[in-house]
Amino acid sequence: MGSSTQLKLPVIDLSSKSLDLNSSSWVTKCDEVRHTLEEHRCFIAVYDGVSRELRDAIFLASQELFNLPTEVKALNILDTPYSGYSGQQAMLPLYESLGIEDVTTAEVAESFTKLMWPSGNQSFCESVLMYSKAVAELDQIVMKMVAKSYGIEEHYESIRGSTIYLLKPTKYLRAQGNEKSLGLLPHSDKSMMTYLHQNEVNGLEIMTKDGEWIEVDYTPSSYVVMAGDACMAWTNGRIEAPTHRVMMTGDKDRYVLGLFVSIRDHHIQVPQQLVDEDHPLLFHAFDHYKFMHFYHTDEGIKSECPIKTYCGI
Ligand SMILES: O=C(O)CCC(=O)C(=O)O
Ligand SMILES: [Fe+2]
Repeated sequence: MGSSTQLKLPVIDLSSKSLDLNSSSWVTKCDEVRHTLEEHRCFIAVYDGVSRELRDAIFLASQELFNLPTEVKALNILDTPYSGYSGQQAMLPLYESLGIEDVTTAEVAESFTKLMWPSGNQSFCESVLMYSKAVAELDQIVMKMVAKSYGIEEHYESIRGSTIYLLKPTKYLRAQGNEKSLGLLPHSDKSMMTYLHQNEVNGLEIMTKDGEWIEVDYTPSSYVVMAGDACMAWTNGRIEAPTHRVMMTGDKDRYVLGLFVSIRDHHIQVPQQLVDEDHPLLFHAFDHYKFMHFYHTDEGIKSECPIKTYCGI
């Protein structure tokens, strides 16, 4: 199972000029998003909701954040597993991340900023809030398109109000030497959806259904859209979450902004439209946060497919 540079992820243009809800091509585009997710479990979205200035500002903010002393970054403690501060682990020496949960809420962005910079950092706070809101809009576009294609718009509307966005700025130190070095272990995300954006440094690898690793290369105006385990349960197994990892090469540090989507205070249930004779119900309704906590237990960590173990039928 070697890496393959031949394979590429599909690219879908979701920039404003290509999205006209009233045009006849809208339905075709919705189907394209859904079928691409079913087939590839992820894709690269071209999206113009984040300006060049905002992009520069958020990566600058990210660098400032990681330049803070470790003891300051470690103050970021979250109840959600794998979300607070992670760094300097013997197994993953290149990896460091901090999670900001419910980041599209101004008070949250402000209190996180205050925790990191007690004397204030207005530009950090504004960049984080603006960036997260802009990518949350991309999520709502993608989810609406998936829901439209499945004919489950009302069902999506019922969970949309319970959507929580977690922004996870992540840094990978450059690899030492010419060998590929592990940045992040293979895993699937526990989210509903994940949206990744990177500085110019590649490193993400996604496994295809055939077990090949794709080295993902994407431009500054694009985002990796990837399904998480919760999406697999919500869609009754139609859209699966891909295994992915990070391998570092080259002489530059890598900065990534991951926006992870989860559903709070609302049980995720398979829409009845996605259950029929050919597609028997595969998952019980479940609480997304309880599932994320389950993943953190011995049983969850050992499970080959935690979402099936947790709420599979
Ligand atoms: O660094 C990346 O591109 C992916 C990060 C990732 O998979 C994660 O944080 O779950
Ligand atoms: Fe991931």
